[in-house]
Amino acid sequence: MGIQRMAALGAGSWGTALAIQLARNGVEVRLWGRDAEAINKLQAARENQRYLPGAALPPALIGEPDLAAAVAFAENVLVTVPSHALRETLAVLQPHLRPEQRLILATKGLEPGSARLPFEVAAEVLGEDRPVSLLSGPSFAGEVGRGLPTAVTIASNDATLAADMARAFHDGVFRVYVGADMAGVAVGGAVKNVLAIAVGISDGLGYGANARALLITRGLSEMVRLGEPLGGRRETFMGMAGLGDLLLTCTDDQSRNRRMGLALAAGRTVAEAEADIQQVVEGVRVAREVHRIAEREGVELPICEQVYSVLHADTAPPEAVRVLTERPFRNEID
Ligand SMILES: NC(=O)C1=CN([C@@H]2O[C@H](COP(=O)(O)OP(=O)(O)OC[C@H]3O[C@@H](n4cnc5c(N)ncnc54)[C@H](OP(=O)(O)O)[C@@H]3O)[C@@H](O)[C@H]2O)C=CC1
Ligand SMILES: O=C(CO)COP(=O)(O)O
Repeated sequence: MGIQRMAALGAGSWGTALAIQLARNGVEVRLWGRDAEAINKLQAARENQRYLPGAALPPALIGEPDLAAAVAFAENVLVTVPSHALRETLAVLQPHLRPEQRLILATKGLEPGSARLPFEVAAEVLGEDRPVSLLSGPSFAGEVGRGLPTAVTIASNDATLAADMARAFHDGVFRVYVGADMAGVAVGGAVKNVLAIAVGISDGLGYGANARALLITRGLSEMVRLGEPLGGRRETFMGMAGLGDLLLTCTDDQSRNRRMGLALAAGRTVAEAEADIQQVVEGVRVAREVHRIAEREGVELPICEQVYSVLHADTAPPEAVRVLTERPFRNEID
Protein backbone atom coordinates (compact mmCIF):
# COMPACT_ATOMS: atom_id res chain seq x y z
CA MET A 1 0.00 0.00 0.00
CA GLY A 2 1.30 3.45 -0.88
CA ILE A 3 2.11 6.27 1.50
CA GLN A 4 -1.09 8.03 2.55
CA ARG A 5 -0.05 10.35 5.36
CA MET A 6 3.19 12.34 5.64
CA ALA A 7 4.50 14.79 8.21
CA ALA A 8 6.57 17.48 6.47
CA LEU A 9 8.98 19.26 8.83
CA GLY A 10 10.44 22.55 7.60
CA ALA A 11 8.16 25.09 5.96
CA GLY A 12 10.64 27.13 3.95
CA SER A 13 10.46 27.30 0.19
CA TRP A 14 11.55 23.73 -0.53
CA GLY A 15 9.65 22.08 2.33
CA THR A 16 6.48 23.85 1.22
CA ALA A 17 6.98 22.93 -2.47
CA LEU A 18 7.55 19.25 -1.63
CA ALA A 19 4.54 19.20 0.70
CA ILE A 20 2.43 20.68 -2.12
CA GLN A 21 3.72 18.05 -4.54
CA LEU A 22 2.79 15.22 -2.16
CA ALA A 23 -0.66 16.72 -1.58
CA ARG A 24 -1.24 17.08 -5.33
CA ASN A 25 -0.63 13.33 -5.51
CA GLY A 26 -3.29 12.63 -2.90
CA VAL A 27 -0.98 12.21 0.12
CA GLU A 28 -2.45 13.79 3.27
CA VAL A 29 0.27 16.14 4.54
CA ARG A 30 0.78 17.94 7.84
CA LEU A 31 3.29 20.75 7.28
CA TRP A 32 5.16 21.82 10.42
CA GLY A 33 7.68 24.64 10.90
CA ARG A 34 9.41 25.98 14.01
CA ASP A 35 7.49 29.27 13.83
CA ALA A 36 3.93 28.39 14.93
CA GLU A 37 2.64 31.84 14.04
CA ALA A 38 3.95 31.49 10.48
CA ILE A 39 2.29 28.06 10.16
CA ASN A 40 -1.05 29.43 11.39
CA LYS A 41 -0.73 32.26 8.87
CA LEU A 42 0.06 29.83 6.05
CA GLN A 43 -2.91 27.68 7.02
CA ALA A 44 -5.26 30.68 7.09
CA ALA A 45 -3.99 32.11 3.76
CA ARG A 46 -3.68 28.66 2.09
CA GLU A 47 -0.35 29.90 0.79
CA ASN A 48 3.19 30.31 2.12
CA GLN A 49 3.41 34.02 1.37
CA ARG A 50 6.86 34.42 2.92
CA TYR A 51 8.69 31.54 1.17
CA LEU A 52 6.59 30.34 -1.78
CA PRO A 53 4.21 33.09 -2.86
CA GLY A 54 1.71 32.26 -5.58
CA ALA A 55 1.53 28.49 -4.95
CA ALA A 56 -1.88 27.55 -3.54
CA LEU A 57 -1.92 24.79 -0.93
CA PRO A 58 -3.95 21.79 -2.13
CA PRO A 59 -6.77 20.72 0.21
CA ALA A 60 -4.79 17.64 1.35
CA LEU A 61 -2.09 19.89 2.86
CA ILE A 62 -2.75 21.23 6.36
CA GLY A 63 -0.42 23.55 8.24
CA GLU A 64 0.14 22.01 11.71
CA PRO A 65 1.90 24.13 14.37
CA ASP A 66 2.11 21.19 16.82
CA LEU A 67 5.02 18.88 16.00
CA ALA A 68 3.69 15.99 18.11
CA ALA A 69 0.34 16.11 16.28
CA ALA A 70 1.99 16.27 12.85
CA VAL A 71 4.17 13.23 13.56
CA ALA A 72 1.40 11.26 15.27
CA PHE A 73 -0.77 11.75 12.16
CA ALA A 74 1.79 10.39 9.68
CA GLU A 75 3.23 7.08 8.50
CA ASN A 76 6.44 8.71 7.31
CA VAL A 77 8.33 11.94 7.84
CA LEU A 78 9.84 14.37 5.33
CA VAL A 79 12.52 16.72 6.74
CA THR A 80 13.43 19.81 4.70
CA VAL A 81 15.44 22.17 6.86
CA PRO A 82 18.81 23.79 6.04
CA SER A 83 21.86 21.68 6.90
CA HIS A 84 22.75 23.85 9.90
CA ALA A 85 19.33 23.08 11.42
CA LEU A 86 19.14 19.36 10.63
CA ARG A 87 20.62 17.91 13.83
CA GLU A 88 18.54 20.09 16.14
CA THR A 89 15.36 19.41 14.13
CA LEU A 90 15.92 15.64 14.22
CA ALA A 91 16.62 15.85 17.95
CA VAL A 92 13.29 17.62 18.48
CA LEU A 93 11.59 15.02 16.28
CA GLN A 94 13.20 11.98 17.91
CA PRO A 95 10.96 11.64 21.03
CA HIS A 96 7.85 11.72 18.84
CA LEU A 97 8.94 9.09 16.31
CA ARG A 98 7.35 5.64 16.34
CA PRO A 99 9.56 2.64 15.53
CA GLU A 100 7.92 2.00 12.14
CA GLN A 101 8.15 5.58 10.82
CA ARG A 102 10.62 6.09 8.01
CA LEU A 103 12.36 9.28 6.90
CA ILE A 104 13.00 11.19 3.73
CA LEU A 105 15.50 14.04 3.93
CA ALA A 106 15.57 16.88 1.39
CA THR A 107 18.41 18.90 2.94
CA LYS A 108 21.27 19.76 0.55
CA GLY A 109 24.45 20.45 2.44
CA LEU A 110 26.99 19.29 5.01
CA GLU A 111 26.72 19.71 8.74
CA PRO A 112 28.69 22.79 9.85
CA GLY A 113 31.66 21.78 11.97
CA SER A 114 31.54 18.02 11.31
CA ALA A 115 31.13 17.92 7.50
CA ARG A 116 28.67 15.04 8.01
CA LEU A 117 26.28 14.16 5.17
CA PRO A 118 22.57 14.58 6.02
CA PHE A 119 21.86 10.85 6.30
CA GLU A 120 24.89 10.43 8.57
CA VAL A 121 23.47 13.09 10.89
CA ALA A 122 20.15 11.20 10.86
CA ALA A 123 21.88 7.92 11.74
CA GLU A 124 23.66 9.60 14.65
CA VAL A 125 20.52 11.21 16.05
CA LEU A 126 17.90 8.54 15.27
CA GLY A 127 20.01 5.37 15.22
CA GLU A 128 21.50 3.30 12.41
CA ASP A 129 18.38 1.15 12.09
CA ARG A 130 15.94 3.91 11.16
CA PRO A 131 15.24 3.63 7.39
CA VAL A 132 16.28 6.87 5.69
CA SER A 133 16.08 8.13 2.12
CA LEU A 134 17.40 11.29 0.48
CA LEU A 135 15.74 13.46 -2.17
CA SER A 136 17.89 15.70 -4.35
CA GLY A 137 18.33 16.92 -7.92
CA PRO A 138 17.73 19.99 -10.10
CA SER A 139 14.58 21.51 -8.65
CA PHE A 140 13.87 25.13 -7.87
CA ALA A 141 11.05 25.34 -5.33
CA GLY A 142 9.26 28.09 -7.26
CA GLU A 143 9.01 25.96 -10.40
CA VAL A 144 7.76 22.94 -8.46
CA GLY A 145 5.25 25.26 -6.80
CA ARG A 146 4.04 26.34 -10.23
CA GLY A 147 3.71 22.72 -11.36
CA LEU A 148 6.45 22.90 -14.02
CA PRO A 149 8.17 19.69 -15.23
CA THR A 150 10.89 18.57 -12.81
CA ALA A 151 12.91 15.43 -12.11
CA VAL A 152 14.70 14.45 -8.91
CA THR A 153 16.52 11.45 -7.47
CA ILE A 154 15.52 9.57 -4.33
CA ALA A 155 18.29 7.40 -2.94
CA SER A 156 18.17 4.95 -0.07
CA ASN A 157 19.97 1.83 1.01
CA ASP A 158 16.45 0.46 1.62
CA ALA A 159 15.08 -0.17 -1.89
CA THR A 160 11.49 -0.55 -0.65
CA LEU A 161 11.66 2.82 1.04
CA ALA A 162 13.07 4.52 -2.07
CA ALA A 163 10.29 3.00 -4.20
CA ASP A 164 7.55 3.93 -1.71
CA MET A 165 8.78 7.52 -1.54
CA ALA A 166 9.12 7.70 -5.32
CA ARG A 167 5.50 6.56 -5.70
CA ALA A 168 4.36 9.23 -3.27
CA PHE A 169 6.03 12.08 -5.18
CA HIS A 170 6.06 10.88 -8.79
CA ASP A 171 3.38 11.96 -11.24
CA GLY A 172 3.08 13.09 -14.84
CA VAL A 173 4.95 16.35 -14.13
CA PHE A 174 7.27 15.61 -11.20
CA ARG A 175 9.45 12.62 -12.12
CA VAL A 176 11.45 10.60 -9.63
CA TYR A 177 14.45 8.40 -10.36
CA VAL A 178 15.46 5.99 -7.61
CA GLY A 179 18.90 4.79 -6.59
CA ALA A 180 20.97 3.41 -3.73
CA ASP A 181 23.92 5.81 -3.70
CA MET A 182 23.06 8.12 -0.81
CA ALA A 183 26.66 9.34 -0.47
CA GLY A 184 26.84 10.35 -4.13
CA VAL A 185 23.47 12.07 -4.05
CA ALA A 186 24.36 13.93 -0.85
CA VAL A 187 27.78 15.09 -2.07
CA GLY A 188 26.33 16.26 -5.39
CA GLY A 189 23.65 18.32 -3.65
CA ALA A 190 26.21 19.89 -1.33
CA VAL A 191 29.10 20.68 -3.67
CA LYS A 192 26.97 22.17 -6.44
CA ASN A 193 26.13 25.04 -4.06
CA VAL A 194 29.80 26.02 -3.78
CA LEU A 195 30.31 25.76 -7.54
CA ALA A 196 27.26 27.93 -8.23
CA ILE A 197 28.87 30.66 -6.13
CA ALA A 198 32.01 30.30 -8.27
CA VAL A 199 30.02 30.70 -11.49
CA GLY A 200 28.08 33.63 -10.05
CA ILE A 201 31.37 35.36 -9.25
CA SER A 202 32.74 34.71 -12.74
CA ASP A 203 29.56 35.83 -14.49
CA GLY A 204 29.31 38.85 -12.22
CA LEU A 205 32.84 39.87 -13.16
CA GLY A 206 31.89 39.59 -16.83
CA TYR A 207 34.26 36.72 -17.61
CA GLY A 208 31.89 35.24 -20.17
CA ALA A 209 30.52 31.95 -21.44
CA ASN A 210 33.86 30.17 -21.90
CA ALA A 211 34.76 30.68 -18.25
CA ARG A 212 31.29 29.49 -17.19
CA ALA A 213 31.69 26.22 -19.13
CA LEU A 214 35.19 25.82 -17.70
CA LEU A 215 33.98 26.22 -14.11
CA ILE A 216 31.04 23.85 -14.53
CA THR A 217 33.13 21.15 -16.20
CA ARG A 218 36.12 21.34 -13.90
CA GLY A 219 33.73 21.79 -10.99
CA LEU A 220 32.16 18.47 -11.88
CA SER A 221 35.65 16.90 -11.69
CA GLU A 222 36.02 18.36 -8.21
CA MET A 223 32.65 16.92 -7.19
CA VAL A 224 33.81 13.47 -8.30
CA ARG A 225 37.21 13.85 -6.66
CA LEU A 226 35.63 14.79 -3.33
CA GLY A 227 32.72 12.37 -3.58
CA GLU A 228 34.44 9.11 -4.47
CA PRO A 229 36.48 8.88 -1.24
CA LEU A 230 33.21 9.45 0.66
CA GLY A 231 31.64 6.44 -1.10
CA GLY A 232 29.81 8.22 -3.94
CA ARG A 233 29.73 6.63 -7.39
CA ARG A 234 30.98 8.42 -10.51
CA GLU A 235 27.73 7.52 -12.35
CA THR A 236 25.72 9.31 -9.67
CA PHE A 237 27.69 12.52 -10.24
CA MET A 238 26.78 12.31 -13.96
CA GLY A 239 23.07 12.11 -13.06
CA MET A 240 20.30 14.33 -11.73
CA ALA A 241 21.80 14.95 -8.29
CA GLY A 242 25.25 15.74 -9.71
CA LEU A 243 25.58 17.28 -13.15
CA GLY A 244 21.83 17.97 -13.35
CA ASP A 245 21.75 20.13 -10.24
CA LEU A 246 25.13 21.66 -11.03
CA LEU A 247 23.89 22.91 -14.40
CA LEU A 248 20.65 24.24 -12.97
CA THR A 249 22.19 26.06 -10.06
CA CYS A 250 25.15 27.50 -11.95
CA THR A 251 23.14 28.88 -14.86
CA ASP A 252 19.90 30.33 -13.54
CA ASP A 253 19.37 33.39 -11.36
CA GLN A 254 16.69 31.61 -9.35
CA SER A 255 19.66 30.02 -7.55
CA ARG A 256 20.45 31.76 -4.31
CA ASN A 257 24.01 30.43 -4.43
CA ARG A 258 24.56 31.85 -7.89
CA ARG A 259 23.11 35.17 -6.70
CA MET A 260 25.54 35.13 -3.77
CA GLY A 261 28.39 34.91 -6.30
CA LEU A 262 26.95 37.71 -8.40
CA ALA A 263 26.64 39.90 -5.30
CA LEU A 264 30.23 39.18 -4.20
CA ALA A 265 31.45 40.13 -7.67
CA ALA A 266 29.54 43.39 -7.30
CA GLY A 267 31.48 44.15 -4.11
CA ARG A 268 28.85 43.14 -1.56
CA THR A 269 29.96 41.31 1.60
CA VAL A 270 28.66 37.83 2.41
CA ALA A 271 26.50 39.29 5.19
CA GLU A 272 25.07 41.98 2.90
CA ALA A 273 24.28 39.43 0.19
CA GLU A 274 22.60 37.08 2.70
CA ALA A 275 20.51 39.97 3.97
CA ASP A 276 19.44 40.77 0.40
CA ILE A 277 18.63 37.15 -0.51
CA GLN A 278 16.69 36.47 2.73
CA GLN A 279 16.75 32.70 2.25
CA VAL A 280 19.30 30.03 3.01
CA VAL A 281 22.50 30.09 0.89
CA GLU A 282 23.89 26.64 1.67
CA GLY A 283 27.15 27.15 -0.23
CA VAL A 284 28.47 29.65 2.32
CA ARG A 285 28.71 27.08 5.11
CA VAL A 286 29.28 24.12 2.76
CA ALA A 287 32.43 25.78 1.35
CA ARG A 288 33.99 25.59 4.81
CA GLU A 289 33.07 21.90 5.15
CA VAL A 290 34.31 21.04 1.65
CA HIS A 291 37.62 22.71 2.58
CA ARG A 292 37.69 20.56 5.75
CA ILE A 293 37.03 17.29 3.85
CA ALA A 294 39.54 18.15 1.12
CA GLU A 295 42.26 18.65 3.75
CA ARG A 296 41.27 15.46 5.55
CA GLU A 297 41.15 13.33 2.38
CA GLY A 298 44.13 15.03 0.73
CA VAL A 299 42.27 15.95 -2.46
CA GLU A 300 42.92 19.08 -4.50
CA LEU A 301 39.83 21.17 -5.27
CA PRO A 302 41.07 24.46 -6.75
CA ILE A 303 37.67 26.01 -7.55
CA CYS A 304 36.04 25.12 -4.24
CA GLU A 305 39.18 26.31 -2.48
CA GLN A 306 38.98 29.74 -4.12
CA VAL A 307 35.28 30.05 -3.23
CA TYR A 308 36.19 29.22 0.37
CA SER A 309 38.91 31.82 0.23
CA VAL A 310 36.55 34.55 -1.06
CA LEU A 311 33.84 33.68 1.46
CA HIS A 312 35.94 33.06 4.54
CA ALA A 313 39.43 34.51 4.01
CA ASP A 314 38.69 37.90 2.47
CA THR A 315 40.20 37.11 -0.93
CA ALA A 316 38.94 39.56 -3.54
CA PRO A 317 36.93 37.82 -6.32
CA PRO A 318 39.26 38.94 -9.17
CA GLU A 319 42.26 37.63 -7.22
CA ALA A 320 40.52 34.24 -6.76
CA VAL A 321 39.94 34.00 -10.52
CA ARG A 322 43.56 34.97 -11.21
CA VAL A 323 44.80 32.16 -8.94
CA LEU A 324 42.68 29.70 -10.93
CA THR A 325 43.59 30.86 -14.42
CA GLU A 326 47.32 31.02 -13.68
CA ARG A 327 47.52 27.39 -12.61
CA PRO A 328 49.95 25.28 -14.69
CA PHE A 329 48.57 22.99 -17.39
CA ARG A 330 47.72 19.44 -16.37
CA ASN A 331 46.12 16.22 -17.59
CA GLU A 332 42.40 16.65 -18.14
CA ILE A 333 41.55 13.16 -16.87
CA ASP A 334 42.39 12.44 -13.21
N1 LIG B 1 14.57 26.29 -2.33
C1 LIG B 1 14.91 25.42 -3.26
O1 LIG B 1 14.66 25.64 -4.46
C2 LIG B 1 15.58 24.15 -2.87
C3 LIG B 1 16.16 23.99 -1.62
N2 LIG B 1 16.77 22.82 -1.29
C4 LIG B 1 17.36 22.61 0.02
O2 LIG B 1 16.34 22.56 0.99
C5 LIG B 1 16.88 22.90 2.27
C6 LIG B 1 15.94 23.91 2.91
O3 LIG B 1 16.09 25.12 2.20
P1 LIG B 1 14.92 26.07 1.75
O4 LIG B 1 13.58 25.55 2.05
O5 LIG B 1 15.22 26.46 0.37
O6 LIG B 1 15.26 27.31 2.72
P2 LIG B 1 14.44 28.65 2.93
O7 LIG B 1 15.47 29.70 3.18
O8 LIG B 1 13.43 28.83 1.89
O9 LIG B 1 13.68 28.34 4.30
C7 LIG B 1 14.42 27.95 5.44
C8 LIG B 1 13.48 27.22 6.37
O10 LIG B 1 14.26 26.60 7.38
C9 LIG B 1 13.80 27.06 8.65
N3 LIG B 1 14.91 27.13 9.59
C10 LIG B 1 15.98 27.96 9.53
N4 LIG B 1 16.77 27.74 10.57
C11 LIG B 1 16.17 26.79 11.31
C12 LIG B 1 16.49 26.17 12.53
N5 LIG B 1 17.61 26.48 13.18
N6 LIG B 1 15.65 25.22 12.99
C13 LIG B 1 14.54 24.89 12.33
N7 LIG B 1 14.17 25.46 11.16
C14 LIG B 1 14.99 26.40 10.68
C15 LIG B 1 13.22 28.42 8.37
O11 LIG B 1 12.34 28.77 9.40
P3 LIG B 1 12.15 30.30 9.84
O12 LIG B 1 11.32 30.95 8.77
O13 LIG B 1 11.46 30.18 11.15
O14 LIG B 1 13.53 30.90 9.94
C16 LIG B 1 12.51 28.16 7.05
O15 LIG B 1 11.29 27.49 7.24
C17 LIG B 1 18.29 23.44 2.01
O16 LIG B 1 19.23 22.45 2.35
C18 LIG B 1 18.28 23.71 0.51
O17 LIG B 1 19.56 23.60 -0.06
C19 LIG B 1 16.79 21.78 -2.17
C20 LIG B 1 16.22 21.90 -3.41
C21 LIG B 1 15.58 23.09 -3.85
O1 LIG C 1 18.97 23.24 -4.83
C1 LIG C 1 18.44 24.02 -5.56
C2 LIG C 1 17.98 23.67 -6.90
O2 LIG C 1 18.12 22.31 -7.17
C3 LIG C 1 18.26 25.43 -5.13
O3 LIG C 1 19.45 26.11 -5.36
P1 LIG C 1 19.82 27.37 -4.50
O4 LIG C 1 19.87 26.92 -3.07
O5 LIG C 1 21.13 27.85 -5.02
O6 LIG C 1 18.72 28.37 -4.73
